[in-house]
Amino acid sequence: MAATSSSFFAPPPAALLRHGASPRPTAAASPSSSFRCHGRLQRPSVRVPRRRPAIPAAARPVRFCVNGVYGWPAVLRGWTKRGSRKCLCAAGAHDDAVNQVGEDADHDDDDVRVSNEALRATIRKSREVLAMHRDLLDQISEKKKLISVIEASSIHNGQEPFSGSPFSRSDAVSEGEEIGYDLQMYLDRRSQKSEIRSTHGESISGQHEYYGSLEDKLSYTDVNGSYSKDYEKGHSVTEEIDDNSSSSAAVDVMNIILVAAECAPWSKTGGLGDVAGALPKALSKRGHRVMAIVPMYGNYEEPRQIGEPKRYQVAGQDMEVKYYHAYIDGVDFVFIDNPIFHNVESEIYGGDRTVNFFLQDILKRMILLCKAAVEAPWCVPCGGFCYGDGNLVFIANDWHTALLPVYLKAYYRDNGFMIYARSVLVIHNIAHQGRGPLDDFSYLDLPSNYLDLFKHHDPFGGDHLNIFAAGIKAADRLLTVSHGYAWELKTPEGGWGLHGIINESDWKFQGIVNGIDTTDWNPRCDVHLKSDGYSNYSLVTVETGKAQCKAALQKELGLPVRGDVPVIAFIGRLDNQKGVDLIAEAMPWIAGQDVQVILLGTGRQDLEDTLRRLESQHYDRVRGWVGFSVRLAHRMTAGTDILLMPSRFEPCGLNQLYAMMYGTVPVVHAVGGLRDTVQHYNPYEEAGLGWTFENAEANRMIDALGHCLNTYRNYKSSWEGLRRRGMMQDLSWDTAAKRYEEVLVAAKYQW
Ligand SMILES: Nc1ncnc2c1ncn2[C@@H]1O[C@H](COP(=O)(O)OP(=O)(O)O[C@H]2O[C@H](CO)[C@@H](O)[C@H](O)[C@H]2O)[C@@H](O)[C@H]1O
Repeated sequence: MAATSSSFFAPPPAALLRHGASPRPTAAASPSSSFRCHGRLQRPSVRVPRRRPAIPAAARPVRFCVNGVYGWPAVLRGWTKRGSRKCLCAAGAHDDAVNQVGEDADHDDDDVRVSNEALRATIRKSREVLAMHRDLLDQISEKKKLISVIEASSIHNGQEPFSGSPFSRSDAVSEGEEIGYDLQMYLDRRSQKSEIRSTHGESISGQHEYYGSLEDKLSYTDVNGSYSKDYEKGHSVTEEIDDNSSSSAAVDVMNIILVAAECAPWSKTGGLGDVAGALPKALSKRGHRVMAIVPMYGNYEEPRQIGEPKRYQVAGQDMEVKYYHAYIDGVDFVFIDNPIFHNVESEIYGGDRTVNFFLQDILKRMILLCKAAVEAPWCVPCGGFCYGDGNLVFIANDWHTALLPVYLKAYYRDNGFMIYARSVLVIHNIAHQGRGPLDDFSYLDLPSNYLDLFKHHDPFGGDHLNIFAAGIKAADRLLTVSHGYAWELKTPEGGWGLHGIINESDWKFQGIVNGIDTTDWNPRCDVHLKSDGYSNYSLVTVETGKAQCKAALQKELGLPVRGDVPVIAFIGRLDNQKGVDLIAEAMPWIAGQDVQVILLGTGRQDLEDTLRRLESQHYDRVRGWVGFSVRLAHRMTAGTDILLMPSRFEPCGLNQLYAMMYGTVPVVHAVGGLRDTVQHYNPYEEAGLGWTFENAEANRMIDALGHCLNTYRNYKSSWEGLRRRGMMQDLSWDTAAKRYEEVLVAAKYQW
């Protein structure tokens, strides 16, 4: 496949400013997301909660709701202020009263007294009616849950909801047993009111171990007086929402299931693992019930088996899946266990590509993952009962899980099931698409009319089967991990053959810049900086803290321990994307500077050899560490001064975000998410976060790095400013999670 690169953007003006300052591209030239919400029809049975204009708390009368329609008690018309006890007359009576002012004050007083009593009686009555409504809705909600459980149980006992369904079969559990199991858990759950946990996981009261469900979260919120909702019906019973609340979760709490092929800290080959580990926690913090599903590649300590084993057909083979579960930081982490996943942790996306690439290895794994995931809401009773399909949105990631939106549609929605469940597909890297021969379609267990969804033709592969293409078409919403990359994906250079389909999907497509896990990646508490001479540090202690980490890193890697020498880092997969070959090309120049260089990566054999060669050629100043070491990645991020990212394309990039969080200054190719997140340094205004270069070429990189080194050596206060600005940014997932939530809500109300 051809590399995408430099050609996205026009070259910078010839004259670089002092320290390499170059103006940012104009807004017109900048890539932009062009998300449009095309006035899709709203789900008929669900009422979109609307925020009413702010009314001072003291002036808010109680409103009631019947069948989703709000109303004010008639007697309250003319009511202006709850505490003032005046203006209680009906409109006509009020006019009369005005005419008689001064004539009969005593009479007025009597009227007010009578009206006050009438009002109090009405309020009492309204409260009783309200309580009855809430009781009734509780009962309805409970009945619906029971029905869901019974339906799920019958599905999983082989009573397939439609003929020809490739659903799983429950493993040797009788219908009665399974219903009894789930029901019992659910009823136990209902009676154990003492085990409510807040959305942040802390125990509110009681001694039981498992966490609260969506319903409990709501009850908890209700106890605190903010609002009460009937989620099953999708409309409010009472509503006293804080008008200043920034959380749309307050009005649109969802069941969210994120599915990915890797998830840190259990499995990670790159940035997807980081995202799958962190985004669910951020969504949970916003009040949603969140599950993250990932294969079980090894024997993990925390998860325990949950629910019953299920069997799925994969390419004609009957495979048993056991579900494992761990509740951590407010998230249900669910692991799919089958021997097919064991011992491939180091090559999650690998397989025998020579015989039949797809069938032999990775395709089988991903079919199984997606089949097991799409049924998880029915057969994984987290905390006592299953997620079900109420307010359910799946988030699939990259081609590996792009089958999920297709299975959701083909197995369920086409047959009238899970019709309100939605799927969002996130593109982390379009360069990998799940391409194979058209014949492999037979292994996907899909109706023949679905073949067209997978058929794709492009100059790279001719006619072929393309799993990413099918997922993009089937998903309700499409996301990618930065605005820049969203723009690039629509170009022939950046879309890697799928730009046509992405352009067609433009109405549902949007970019959201990744956040970072600020617990894991935080110099103040980073666990990898607590030993071997390293040190935690903050914005206040960055000077001394970083100096200490730099010395510890130089010592650990056997480099001369020198505080004055700038240390340059590269961390990444060794492939064409990351541009490590450009560093190799520039090495004669780099090695001629008084610098140290540390390269960490694993991947293509020839590039691993390059790292070893660079180290042996420049042993006094270069280290090439071949392998995957999370600890070293953290220590390098803390102990180096400059991070080099000459990526040819970079959908978002996390290392530059980590670097800025640790006061390490990034020098990056201005592409995709790097362009979005690293603002070029402007010495005249002392603004910006690092250096960018416009073409993925060694010379351009040398120019930018030269300006960066010059600033490091000769403009100390500018350097400190760069560091400080980087560290002061809010790079957490909080903002991104809010954006995700908006997309999920849009998907939910899209019909
Ligand atoms: N040898 C090694 N040892 C230890 N750690 C290593 C390592 N090599 C890489 N890493 C770590 O892996 C992660 C890589 O993050 P990137 O954003 O560069 O991811 P990647 O290109 O894999 O992901 C894709 O998905 C992510 C997430 O959306 C996008 O940011 C990105 O642009 C896109 O290409 C970082 O946490 C990094 O520290």
